Amino acid sequence: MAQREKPQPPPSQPRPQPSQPPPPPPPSKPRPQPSKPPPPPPSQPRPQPSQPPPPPPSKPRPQPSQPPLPPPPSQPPPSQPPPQTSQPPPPPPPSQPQPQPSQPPPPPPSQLRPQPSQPPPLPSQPQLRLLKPLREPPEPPRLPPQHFQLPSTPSLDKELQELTQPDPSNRTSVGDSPADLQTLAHDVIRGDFGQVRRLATRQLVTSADADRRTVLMLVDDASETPMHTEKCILYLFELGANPKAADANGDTAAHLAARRDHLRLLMLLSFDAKWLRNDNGATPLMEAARTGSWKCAKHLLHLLRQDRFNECEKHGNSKRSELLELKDREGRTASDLARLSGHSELASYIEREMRLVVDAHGDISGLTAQEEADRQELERLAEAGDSAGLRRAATRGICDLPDRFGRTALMWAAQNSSCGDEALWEQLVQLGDPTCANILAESFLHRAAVAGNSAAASALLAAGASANARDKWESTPLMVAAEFAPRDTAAAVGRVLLNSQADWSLKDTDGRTALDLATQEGNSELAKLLRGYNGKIYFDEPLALPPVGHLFLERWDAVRLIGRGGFGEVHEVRTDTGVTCAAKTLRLPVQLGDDLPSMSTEIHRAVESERNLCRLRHPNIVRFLHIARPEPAAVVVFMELLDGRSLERFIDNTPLDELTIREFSQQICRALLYLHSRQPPVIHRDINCSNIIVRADNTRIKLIDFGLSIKLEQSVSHISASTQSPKGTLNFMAPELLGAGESDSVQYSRESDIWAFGCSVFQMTSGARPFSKCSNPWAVPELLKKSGAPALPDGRSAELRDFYSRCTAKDRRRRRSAQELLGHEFLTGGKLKTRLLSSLFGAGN
Ligand SMILES: Nc1ncnc2c1ncn2[C@@H]1O[C@H](COP(=O)(O)OP(=O)(O)OP(=O)(O)O)[C@@H](O)[C@H]1O
Repeated sequence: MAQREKPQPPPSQPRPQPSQPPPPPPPSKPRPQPSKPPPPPPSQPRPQPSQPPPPPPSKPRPQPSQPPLPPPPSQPPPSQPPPQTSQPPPPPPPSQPQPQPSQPPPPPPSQLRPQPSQPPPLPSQPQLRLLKPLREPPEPPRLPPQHFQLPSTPSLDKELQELTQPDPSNRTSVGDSPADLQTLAHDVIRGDFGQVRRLATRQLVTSADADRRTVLMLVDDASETPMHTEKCILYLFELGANPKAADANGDTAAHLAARRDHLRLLMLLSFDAKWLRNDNGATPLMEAARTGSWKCAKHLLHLLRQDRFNECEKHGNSKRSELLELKDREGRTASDLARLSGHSELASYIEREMRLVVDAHGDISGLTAQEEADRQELERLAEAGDSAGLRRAATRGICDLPDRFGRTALMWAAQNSSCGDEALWEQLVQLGDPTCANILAESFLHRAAVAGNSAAASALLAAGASANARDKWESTPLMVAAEFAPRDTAAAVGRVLLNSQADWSLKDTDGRTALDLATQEGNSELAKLLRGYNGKIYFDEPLALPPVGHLFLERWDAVRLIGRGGFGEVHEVRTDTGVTCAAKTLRLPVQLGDDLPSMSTEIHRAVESERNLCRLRHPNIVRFLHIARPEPAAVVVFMELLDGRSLERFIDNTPLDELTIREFSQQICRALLYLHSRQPPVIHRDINCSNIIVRADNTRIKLIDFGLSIKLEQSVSHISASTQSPKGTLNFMAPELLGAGESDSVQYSRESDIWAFGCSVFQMTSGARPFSKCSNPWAVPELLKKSGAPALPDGRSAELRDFYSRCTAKDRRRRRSAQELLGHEFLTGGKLKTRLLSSLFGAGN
C-alpha cells in the first residue's frame, strides 16, 4: 500500500542498540586476471607412478591460458622413494585430552598462540589439526594396483575403533556456572568476538551444564551462525574446548551440528571428532542422513575423498568405505536412515558416494557414464564462464561430482574469474558443498583465492567455508591469494578473507606467511594490507570488520525521503561509518492507556523474531542489514539501497507482455522457494506489486518489506494471537486469511504467499490489482468466497492461465508450491521442466 512521497524532516538520529550488530557490506567484485609468471618449483610433489613422465609441479601458478585447475600431482617412478622435504615434524596424534577444572589456570590467550616472530611451531588449535593429515605416514611404499581395495586389517580395525568409539573420559564434568555458559554461547552465536574474549576462560569452555552440554553444544542451538562466529569458535578451541566431549546422550557437538545442518560449526571441528558414535551407535553422518541435513551430510561424505583423511596410501578405499557403511545399534547405515526418514534423494546421494572408490594413489573412480557426462558438462560450462548455463544445469545431485582428482565443476567455476557474479554463487553455494576440497585438500575457497574471485569467495565464506582451511601444503586461501592471485584482484580477495577472520599469522609447510608470499610475488597492494597486521597476534585483535561497527557507530543521517508507507517512511541514509543504505522507520500505533511494559516486551519479541531476515541471502531478496529499536515504539530496518521502482509503478496500469511476466514470475518464485525451504520457513506475509522492486535494468526484481509492519502491528494489537485479524494488502490476501471458508485461527503460510504471488501475476497480466473495480474493499472476502480469484483478461496463453490458476486455487491445499511452480510450463517453456524440479535450493526431498 505504497503512498507517495512528501518531503519529510530527516528522522531522528538515535543511538543504536549496542547489542545488535549488522552484517558486513557486500564485497567488491573481482577484476580480470592478468597473465602470471610460471609457478615456483613444487615444495611437496606427490608420487604418482601411473603417469610417467612426472607432470609439472603440483602447485603451479595459474595461467589464464591454461586449464584453470592445477594438473594432477606429480609422482616419481615407483622405485624411487618419495622426495623428502624440509617440513616440520608431523603433528601429534589428534586426541585432545580434556583439561580438568582443577588444573592450574592457563596462560593468557596471547601466550597460547605462537608469536609471529617465533620459529614456525606446530599449530596448537584443533581447527588446524583438522586441516592437516591426521597422521603423515613416513613416506609409505607405493602399492601395486591390485591393492587398491584393501581388506580390513587389524590395524585399520583398531584405528576405526579409536575414531568412532567415544572415550568415557570425554564426558565432561558438570560446571557450576550454566548461566555463564549460556551467555558465552549466545555471544559466540552472535559473532561478538570482543565479548567472547572477555568472558571465555579455560575453565568455562571445558565445563558443561547439568545435561553435560558444553559451550560448543550450546552453540549448536543457533539456527545459523554468521561468518563472525568462526573466530569465536577458534578461540574456544584455543582455550581448550574439547570437540569430542559427549553430552548425557552421548551426542557430541558434531552430532548436534549434523542434526541442525550447522555446517560452519561442523566444518571447524577436527576430523577425529566427526565419526564418534553416540549412545544409539549413530555417527554424525547418520544423524545428518536421518534429519535430511544435506550440507552436513555432503561435508562429511566429501571429506573422505581427501587422501589425508582416508589415508589411501595405507588403506586404499577400506577406511573410507568402512566409515561410510558404519551401522547404528539397530544395524542401519546412514543411507538406510536417510531412506527410512523419507530423504530418498539424500539416500541415493550417500549410496553414490559409497560406490566411489579412492585408490591407493588417491585417484577417484566409480561414476556411471551418465554421471561422468553430467560432470563434464558442468565443467565445460564452468570453464567457459557460462554463468547462465551453469545456473540452469547445476543441481544438488550433480554439482559436487568429482573427477579423478576430486575436482568438481564448482572448483572450476570458483577459479574462473568470469564466473564472478553474485547471483551465480548465491545459487551454487546452496546447491553444492561450500567446504568441498580435492584430494589434495585444496578447497573451492583456495581456488577462488587463486583466481581473485571475490564474489565466489564471499558466497563460500557466508555459506560455511572456513577462511583458515588448509591444503596439503598447509596453505590457507590468504596465502594462495598472496602467491598466485592476479595482482589487480589479490588485494580485493585478500580483504574479503581478512574480513572473514583469516589468520594472517599462519605459515605454510615452508614456514612462509601470507605477507612473505605477497612480498615475494610482488603483490604490493596485498602486501601493504598485510603489513598492517604484521607482528599482531590473531586472538589479540578485534574482528577486522566488527559485526556492528561498520554499519554505524552512533548515528545515521537521512539523505532523502524515498517514500512513505502505512507505518512510516523509507529514507536513503548515510551512517557515521560512511555506509549508504535504505532505512525504513516503523512507528507503532501506541494508544493512551496501553500497557506499555507488556507492549514493549511484545515489540521486543517481534523484532527479535525478525532478526533472521538479516541472514537471508538471495539475489531476488533485498539484503537486510540491521534492525534497530531506537525508541520504545519505533523500529528502524536497514536494507541495501535499491536502484529502481516498485513493480506497481513499473506496471503503471498497463499490462505487461508475457515474456516479462515470465521473467519476473520466475525470479519471484525462486525467492519464494528460497524463503519457504529455509528451516524454519520464512513467510513473506505481504507480497504485492508495491513490495517488489524492479531494478533499474528493468529485468531483475527483488522482494522487499516482508510484512514486518504486519508482525509489529500484531505485537501491539490487543487481540489475542490466535484470532488476530490479517493486516496485509486486502486485494492480495488469500481467502483463508479473510476467513472465507476456514476458521479464524488460520495464519500466514507458504500457501498464502503463493496466493499473493498469483495476485501479482494478475496485476502484471491485467494492469490492475485484483478487485480494483470493487468500490468497497470490505466486499472482497464475499466476492472471493463466491467466485474465487478474478479471471485473467482474454488473449493470454493457456500456459499463463493454467499457471495463474495453480497459484490461486481457493483451497489452499491445492495451491502449488514454489518448487512445483518453477517446473510449470509457463516458466520453463516446457524445456527445463525436469531439471528445475529436482534442483534449486533443496526444498525437502
Ligand atoms: N531498500 C529500498 N531501496 C529503495 N527503495 C525502497 C527500499 N525499500 C522500500 N523502498 C521504497 O520506499 C517506498 C516506501 O516503501 P514502504 O515499504 O514504506 O511502502 P509500503 O509498501 O506502502 O509500506 P507498508 O507495507 O509498510 O504500508 C516505496 O516506494 C518503496 O519502493
